[in-house]
Amino acid sequence: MLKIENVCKQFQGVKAVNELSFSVEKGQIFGVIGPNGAGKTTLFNLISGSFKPDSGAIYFNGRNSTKMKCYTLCKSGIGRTYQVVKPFASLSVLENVMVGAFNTITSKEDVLKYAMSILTKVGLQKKATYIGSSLTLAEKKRMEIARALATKPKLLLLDEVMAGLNTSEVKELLPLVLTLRDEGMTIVIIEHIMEVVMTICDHIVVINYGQKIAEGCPREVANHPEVIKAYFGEEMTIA
Ligand SMILES: Nc1ncnc2c1ncn2[C@@H]1O[C@H](COP(=O)(O)OP(=O)(O)OP(=O)(O)O)[C@@H](O)[C@H]1O
Repeated sequence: MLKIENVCKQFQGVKAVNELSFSVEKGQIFGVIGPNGAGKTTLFNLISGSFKPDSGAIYFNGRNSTKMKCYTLCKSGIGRTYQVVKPFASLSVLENVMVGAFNTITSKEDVLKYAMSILTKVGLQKKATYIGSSLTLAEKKRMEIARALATKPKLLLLDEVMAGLNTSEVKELLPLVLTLRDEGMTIVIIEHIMEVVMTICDHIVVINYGQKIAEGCPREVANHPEVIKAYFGEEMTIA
C-alpha cells in the first residue's frame, strides 16, 4: 500500500529524514515511533505531499507518488490528521467534516448525509451543530479523525491523535482506530503513548535522527537494544 524508498529531507543542514525505507502492507496498523524531533511528522508531510523529498521515492498503491501534490494524494486516498488540531473555528462540527467530504462528493445533500454518517461513526453525532472550537480536546481529536475519514481515505495517517488525552479518553478512542482497521483501512500512526503503540500496532518502525533504527512487531522493537538506548533509556527493558 505504501513504500518509502531511501527518502531524505533536510532543513538547513538538519537531516529530518535520512535514507529512510520501509513498507506498509494493506490493512495494517503501522506504528511510527521515535524520540522528539526524530522526523516523524516530517515523514507524514512527505507521504501526504506537503513536503517533497530531497531524494528517494514514495509509492502509494503501486504508483510513484513522490512528486504528487497534496490535494492529488488526498483525492487518490491518503487522509491525515494533524498533531495540533486546527478546526475551522467558526464552522459547526458537521460543517468541519463536510469540508473533507467535498473531496469525493459534489452534491451538498450527499455531502451532508455522508458527513453525518462519519460523525456517527466517531461518536460525535450529538455535537453536529456545535461550533468546532467549543469541543473538548478529546472531541476535537475525534472531529480531526472525522474530517480525515470524510475524504474517504484508503490510507489514514494519524499524527498523535491520543496526545493530551487522559487514560479513559485514550481507552475510549482506541476501539475506533481498531474498528477502522477491521473495516479494511490501512493506518499509519505516530504515537508517543507506548501502551497504545504496543497494544494496537501490527508492525512498528522506530526512527531516530531521521534514520530507521529498528522495525518489527511491537515485542521485537520494544526489546531492540537500539530502541531501548534511543527511546526508552538505557536502563529500561520491556517484558
Ligand atoms: N519546516 C521545518 N523547517 C525547519 N526545520 C524543521 C521543519 N520541520 C521539521 N524540522 C526539523 O526537523 C526535525 C524533525 O522534526 P519533526 O517535527 O519531523 O520530528 P517529530 O519526530 O515529529 O517530533 P515530535 O515527536 O516532537 O513531534 C527537527 O529537528 C525539526 O526541528
